[in-house]
Amino acid sequence: MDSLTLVCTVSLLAGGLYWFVCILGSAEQKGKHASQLTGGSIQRENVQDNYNEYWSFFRRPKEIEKTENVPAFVDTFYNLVTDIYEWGWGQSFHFSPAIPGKSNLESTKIHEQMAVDLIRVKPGQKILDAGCGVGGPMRAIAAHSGCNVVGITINEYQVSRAKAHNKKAGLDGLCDVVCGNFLEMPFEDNSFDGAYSIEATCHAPKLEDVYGEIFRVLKPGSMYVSYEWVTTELYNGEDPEHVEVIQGIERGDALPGLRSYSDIAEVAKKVGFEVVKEKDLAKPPSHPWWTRLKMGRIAYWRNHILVMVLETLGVAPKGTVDVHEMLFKTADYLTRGGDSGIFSPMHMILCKKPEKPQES
Ligand SMILES: C=C(CC[C@@H](C)[C@H]1CC[C@H]2C3=CC[C@H]4[C@H](C)[C@@H](O)CC[C@]4(C)[C@H]3CC[C@]12C)C(C)C
Ligand SMILES: C[S@@+](CC[C@H](N)C(=O)[O-])C[C@H]1O[C@@H](n2cnc3c(N)ncnc32)[C@H](O)[C@@H]1O
Repeated sequence: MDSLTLVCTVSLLAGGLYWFVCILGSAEQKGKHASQLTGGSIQRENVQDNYNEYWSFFRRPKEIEKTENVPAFVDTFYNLVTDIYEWGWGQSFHFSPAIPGKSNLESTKIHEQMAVDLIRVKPGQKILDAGCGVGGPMRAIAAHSGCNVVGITINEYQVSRAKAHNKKAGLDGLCDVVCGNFLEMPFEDNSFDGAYSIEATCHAPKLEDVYGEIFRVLKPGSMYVSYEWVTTELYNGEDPEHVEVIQGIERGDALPGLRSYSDIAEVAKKVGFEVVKEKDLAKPPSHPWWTRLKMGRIAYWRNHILVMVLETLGVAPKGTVDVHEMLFKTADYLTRGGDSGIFSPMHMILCKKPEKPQES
């Protein structure tokens, strides 16, 4: 056996073992949540059921148009993908511009730290992470700023993962996580010194609903920054290729409909924010955020074979292959969106809640 084959075999086995531990360790918690949603019993078939439920939303497009159905649709999506995201990407569920000479992990951290630097908060202050995932950004931001971070996610399973990671990192004193809907947050008015959201508000059916809630919970004079998923000025709704790419991104990422970059500041102003700065962080001189996706292709194939073997053996639940295939296709749409410049996952907007209420 040559050394390349040996390395491949060992990494395949190590990956498989990790997957095994990951699925076994998390299935109970995820099963509980899925059963709460469906009212059914805890079963190993949840992945297949959730996958079918996820796609059924697209067979009934009117259902996603109904604002009240979107959080359940997003929740179902994250029950499906959270383990695979962590396994194949890490604890931060977002993109960042590539930085020459820096690893993916370092570039990710720099992108996260920039968010908290922008909102000018001080150690000990309380800030909100709207749509926190399993808390990769929250931990980097708490460690960097010394702030107390409260994260909110719609997905119960992510809450348990985030709490476990916070404890393991020794950051549970600074980081807290709440399960809830960022369209109606369980927080007091004027109770946060700052807020950020990283690639999360794109899941909101109406941006004004989530921006309005963030505005409500912020103290007057404090700041909010968001990295938004948008179509850029290069997007042409008459071009079938563009439409295919954007629809592919929406379907593979549980989005009720991507917004144009030109809508973001308008919505922020509408809910009462002053817009301090707006910039697409994907534009040159930034290096492409999508090279990481392109470079991962060999790993995706390896993962695909692994997932197929594990599902056949009954180690991974039925439906895991379907979910992995969906992500595989999504990676291609995202890459095409990045390459063509019609899509950006990092349109940054920095806002301030005015010191005094604005007169109407
Ligand atoms: C902000 C959102 C998520 C952004 C990214 C974190 C994820 C988007 C697509 C995901 C992936 C695609 C391909 C997967 C691959 C086939 C698998 O083998 C390993 C995991 C992937 C690389 C996976 C990782 C996370 C993404 C890059 C959205 C949802 C708003
Ligand atoms: C792509 S992930 C990004 C997570 C995190 N910001 C990060 O970068 O790692 C999007 C997050 O938004 C959350 N989310 C989406 N819709 C939500 C809603 N209505 N209420 C609360 N959280 C929501 C998801 O549960 C998920 O945690």
